[in-house]
Amino acid sequence: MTDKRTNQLPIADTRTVRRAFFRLLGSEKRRAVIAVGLHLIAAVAAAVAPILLGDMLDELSTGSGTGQIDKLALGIVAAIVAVVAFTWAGTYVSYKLGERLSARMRVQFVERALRLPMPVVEQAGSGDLMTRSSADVPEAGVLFRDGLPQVTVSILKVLVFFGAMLIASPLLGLCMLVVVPPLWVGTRWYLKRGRDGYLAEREAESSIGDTIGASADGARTTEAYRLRAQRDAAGDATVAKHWKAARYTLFLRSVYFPFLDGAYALPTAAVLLVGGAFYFNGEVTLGTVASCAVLTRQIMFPIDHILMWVEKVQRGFAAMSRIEGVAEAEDAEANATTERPTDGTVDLTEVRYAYPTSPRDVLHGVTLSVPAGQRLAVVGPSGAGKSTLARLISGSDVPREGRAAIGGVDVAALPLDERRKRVTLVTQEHHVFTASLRDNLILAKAEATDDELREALAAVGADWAFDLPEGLDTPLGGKNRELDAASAQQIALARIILADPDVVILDEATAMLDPRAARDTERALGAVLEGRTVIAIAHRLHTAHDADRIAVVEDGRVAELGNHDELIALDGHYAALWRAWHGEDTSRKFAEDGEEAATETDEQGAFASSANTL
Ligand SMILES: Nc1ncnc2c1ncn2[C@@H]1O[C@H](COP(=O)(O)OP(=O)(O)OP(=O)(O)O)[C@@H](O)[C@H]1O
Repeated sequence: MTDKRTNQLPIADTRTVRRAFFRLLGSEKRRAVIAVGLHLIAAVAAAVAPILLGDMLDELSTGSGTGQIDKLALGIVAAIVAVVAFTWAGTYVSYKLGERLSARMRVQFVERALRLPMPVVEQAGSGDLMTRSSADVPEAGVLFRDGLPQVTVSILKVLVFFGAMLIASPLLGLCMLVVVPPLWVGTRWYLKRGRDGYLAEREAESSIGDTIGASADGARTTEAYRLRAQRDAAGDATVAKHWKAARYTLFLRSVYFPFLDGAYALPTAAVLLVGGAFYFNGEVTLGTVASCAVLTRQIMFPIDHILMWVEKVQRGFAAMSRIEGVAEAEDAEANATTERPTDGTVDLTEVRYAYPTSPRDVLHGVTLSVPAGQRLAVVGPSGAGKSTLARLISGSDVPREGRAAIGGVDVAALPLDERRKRVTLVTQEHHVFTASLRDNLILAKAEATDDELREALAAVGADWAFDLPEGLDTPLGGKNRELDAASAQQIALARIILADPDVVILDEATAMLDPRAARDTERALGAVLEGRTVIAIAHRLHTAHDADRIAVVEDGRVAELGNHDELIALDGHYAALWRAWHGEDTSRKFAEDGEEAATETDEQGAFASSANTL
């Protein structure tokens, strides 16, 4: 589920964010209480020093002996030592607390992001998720690591210092309140505008990420179709949007912070004025006025700290809204079914589907049943809806109408882990991660032993893996050892063996390989697919020939369904395609000789050229 207005991932509301914040804080209750306790002691000690200083002034003005002055001086030194010691201990505990909370939030975010349904990420654009993980997570991390300890300490100090002023002289203590109205008005003004301002800035950053990503991915197309000016314009538009949003938040800061500086001078001025008058009337001592004046200066540091943090805390909470929004997008998991598929039977019933970006249905009531263990080849012209069918059967997308089920259960309603166990979709894009061969394989089965990994590699004919210098520890991907397409494909197939799903969907899984490599891989596939239900979207017609049944999909409908011989006898689209590709005589020979006949032919080209006849 994406945000309808922005088409991005949802943004959690303030209440949800507050709840999430306190839930996270609650997970470290003991440390939080210890940190607050230590900082409280440090704040009390910090308030004691100016009070003792005032007492010392009074003692001096009354001409007391040095004994009393020495005691007060010793008290001040002890208070300062206590401030240093408890502040150090409190800071240590609270930073540790902040780090732990920040780490917990990161782990939670990664877990949620990995569970996001693919269509949700596709619709939102990967830039949105990237910005949330690369910008929002660190921003919220700052909130926990620095903001939370510093703001808590500052609040404690303000309360303790203000309490000390009230105890020293209630009237002078009340002078502190002159700072409240300007701070209240200024901060309200800032906060009211800040949340939306910072959210808009983040959204604009996401758009920049999306646009740059799209331009980089489509660089060749841009070159080929001379779309550079158009891509430049798209980039300029998103940068302009970000510039406008950043300027707005800069404007907010440039009004708010100078305003604060002016407000801070008010309490000290008030204490000196009122305190002076009271002193001359004999209502307060000089020491009390001095203590309160020092405290008004002292209290301004934590207040300033709090207000300085208002912006960062606000940014942190805005970032948390986006982080928690990922949990809302993932909500489908919460409603996952508890039913479990009985076997690998695939049933599509009256399935209709339209992509969210277009109102037009691309599947128009497809009904298809594949018994467990059977192999169905799906053929059809480009754009007929074959890949869309694959997405629905894998549960990556949900039909607009009708039902896509595995073993009698709606596949998209299964919890993600269960779905991954039951069905695997293999496309022509095989990603080799920058990690060891072992890490690349255990993605499919975290608890697999080295022997299991080797067996899986052997089963798919990945003999090269046994010659690697560091064996399963050999680093692959990135700047490490680069694998050719066929080897990458073998890793993908070995993952299927490890994941051991009931249903395997091959979406033109061998389309990017040259014909010989494709044949080798398809031979290896035999071991991989043994005993599973297989839906193979095929460009190469020998794949269709070998299947138990063939579905010809045309314009979002199943136009023909049967085995190779039945469809040839039907003399419809498939037969026409087969003749166009092979010729009558070869066809008969192929049927007799089995798979060997097609070895060297570029069947994909033949299919493409004949596709329109389907
Ligand atoms: N992400 C998408 N958003 C909008 N429309 C899409 C999307 N993906 C596919 N379509 C449209 O849906 C229709 C079916 O596409 P699909 O990819 O399922 O066909 P296909 O038979 O697999 O084609 P090909 O053999 O070229 O891969 C096409 O009209 C295509 O333009």
